[in-house]
Amino acid sequence: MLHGSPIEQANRLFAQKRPADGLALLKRAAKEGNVDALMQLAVFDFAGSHGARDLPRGRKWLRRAVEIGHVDGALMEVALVANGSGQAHPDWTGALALLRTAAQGDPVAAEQLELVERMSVDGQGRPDALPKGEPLSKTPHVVRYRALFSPAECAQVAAVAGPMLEPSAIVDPSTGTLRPHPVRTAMAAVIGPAKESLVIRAINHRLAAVTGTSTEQGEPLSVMRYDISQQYRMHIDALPGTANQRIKTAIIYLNHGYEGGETLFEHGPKIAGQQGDVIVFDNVRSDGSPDPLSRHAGLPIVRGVKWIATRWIREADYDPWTYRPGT
Ligand SMILES: O=C(O)CCC(=O)C(=O)O
Ligand SMILES: [Fe+2]
Repeated sequence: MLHGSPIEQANRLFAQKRPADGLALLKRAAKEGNVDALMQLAVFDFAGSHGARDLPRGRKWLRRAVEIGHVDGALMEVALVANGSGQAHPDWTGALALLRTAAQGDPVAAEQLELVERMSVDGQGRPDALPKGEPLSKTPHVVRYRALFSPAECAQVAAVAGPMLEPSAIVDPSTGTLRPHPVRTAMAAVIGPAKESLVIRAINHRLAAVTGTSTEQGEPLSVMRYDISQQYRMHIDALPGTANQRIKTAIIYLNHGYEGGETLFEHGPKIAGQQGDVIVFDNVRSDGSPDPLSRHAGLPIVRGVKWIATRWIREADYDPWTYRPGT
């Protein structure tokens, strides 16, 4: 006897190690227009669960879910059209048209649209103009851009990440499992490609512009929330033994008003960011090797809460769908 929703029935089959039966059940439900089954199949294809990752096929499931009226699916589709996941190229204009449609019935979409319409961007969502950076230090090379983001943009980043925050963790290379991050005691969330709303996309473009890199070089935007006494101990952002090194870091200060929590460079400045400020620094020397001079920390919070968003930028294009923390 089968009971429960198609999702529940399929989950039981997956738990019984019968993935083919689970997928077949979801596909039958999807054919009958079950929107949850359509979304589940889309997410499996995007994540590569129960089979190889298949972005174009995921997009087809998602399209049907959106046609039937799935509100969160519509926002996901906007993100994927904008960043080009499962299609030939990123398509800002097409994504904007979808967002306008979604905004008619969904206040979340309407808020995103309003924020994007206030931005000064070109037909690809890239900034029309850039402010001048203020050098804070030469070695290590640290530059500040004051108020690069508006309070509303900062609030949007925190709002997207908020529900996804989890205690910081890294993948233990010896076991492949997640364990607590040894140097970072904060809550963290990654805004992956399926959550890269037009607001986030435009923010990522702006960070690419100020760092002189292409948007494709960035890891997904990573948001951190530090509560009292939480910190990020002295570290370098460059990774040991990676082929595609983190050459630069951009940090957005999403709020201010807390005590402590400055960003301290061991051999450089101590920065108390104001909301919307960005700092950009290099993590490698001119020969591409990790630069010990780039060592820095997020000092412990003494009072209040600190929110930042970090974009670690690679030497070459980085596939956001393959992101795993700490790798
Ligand atoms: O919290 C800070 O100020 C520093 C954050 C940091 O080091 C990083 O995100 O890589
Ligand atoms: Fe760092």
